[in-house]
Amino acid sequence: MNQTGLPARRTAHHLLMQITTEGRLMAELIAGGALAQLANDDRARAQRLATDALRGLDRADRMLKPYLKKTPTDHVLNALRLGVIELCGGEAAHGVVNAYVEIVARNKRTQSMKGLTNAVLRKIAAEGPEGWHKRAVPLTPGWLRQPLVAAWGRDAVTAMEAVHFGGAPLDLSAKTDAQAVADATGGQVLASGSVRIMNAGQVSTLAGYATGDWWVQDAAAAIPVKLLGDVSGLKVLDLCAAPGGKAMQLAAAGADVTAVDLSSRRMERVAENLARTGLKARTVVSDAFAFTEGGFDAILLDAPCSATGTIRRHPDLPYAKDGSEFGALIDQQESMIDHALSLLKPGGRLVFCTCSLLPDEGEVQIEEALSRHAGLTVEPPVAAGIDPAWITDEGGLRLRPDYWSDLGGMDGFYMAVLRKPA
Ligand SMILES: C[S@@+](CC[C@H](N)C(=O)[O-])C[C@H]1O[C@@H](n2cnc3c(N)ncnc32)[C@H](O)[C@@H]1O
Repeated sequence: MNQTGLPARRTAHHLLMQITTEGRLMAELIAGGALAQLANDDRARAQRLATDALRGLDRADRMLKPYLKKTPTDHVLNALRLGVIELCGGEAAHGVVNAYVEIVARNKRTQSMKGLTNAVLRKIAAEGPEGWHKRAVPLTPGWLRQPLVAAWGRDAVTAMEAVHFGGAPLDLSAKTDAQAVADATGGQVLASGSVRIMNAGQVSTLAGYATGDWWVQDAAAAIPVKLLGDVSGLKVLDLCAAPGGKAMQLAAAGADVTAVDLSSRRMERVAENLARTGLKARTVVSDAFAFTEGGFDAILLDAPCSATGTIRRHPDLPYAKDGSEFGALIDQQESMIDHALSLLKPGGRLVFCTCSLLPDEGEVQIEEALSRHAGLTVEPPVAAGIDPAWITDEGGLRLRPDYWSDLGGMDGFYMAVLRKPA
């Protein structure tokens, strides 16, 4: 690791700039090589810094406000935000202040702001972690907070924000024996059967990774497949399959799985995951709408969505997005439900799910599908660990980040089992 910390800090700053001003997602930036030039330790540090800054961004801005007469340019503001995160996280003031002053000074357009950066960060250092801890939990940006409050109420959104701020533990799905995986990894088996590890560290060093005894999958994300019950011997289509968490669950449960995904790059991940776990599925790179083979006993449609249920692990999302793409996703989900139903055999079941907190991508999709398709019914959601209070009026299952909050929460998800008339 570089002793000055400057390469990691500059990279964290660059990530923050691209996320907050260009609408890029962290995962996409990292996949595109944003961390590639760094040493291993610096990579982890840069990613951690940017992630912590995004989780605490609203609180960092509130700490900065009394020291700024007007909002500085994004380059300076993001340097100050990172400085606040580090100083309030207990890093030594001298190194932090110097590094962010340097980042501001290196840019021709902001070099005149280095004095202000220095002065503000010194004041933040004097206020210290006490000032940070006494401030309220960071609020979700307004464009998303507003529809969430409309859907779930202010108290629920406040509870979700507390869980978002806390980040996410690591959840695993076991290929066969969840208790054995928990014993080997120091995790605990949740009521739903997933294994949860607090403070897991590097995934690939956990026991059972190389032997493919488990795969990473949030506890909420593992429930849609469980709603299908015993799938052994059934012909099951996973219509949006990559990176393959649900396809592996289906294969491990003995289904004859066809996994379809539009993205060849993401489908490579499915192939790698299947190879590591020794599970089998037919993989097809195709647009779901161009896949027209029918006669499936069951179909899993984990449709592309806003991903607003995954903010615990992806705090960049509310800053990279503004909701403008969501209408197109909602229309696509509706068409995908209709297409999936056409590929089911009579009497077959479709599990529709999205990792979204927006009812338009969940409850409303099912209500509308029922009104479009005569004879279509919703099957009651049955699986271990489900609280009856999570079942919705139309018969689906609504999962929220603030459920199991004492254990670290869960992804926000919606799911429903539809049965096609026989
Ligand atoms: C929510 S992710 C699926 C996660 C996956 N089911 C799992 O459990 O690992 C949605 C997937 O839909 C794929 N996708 C997006 N548009 C698609 C389309 N028109 N046809 C097929 N797949 C599509 C994306 O490439 C992405 O991998």
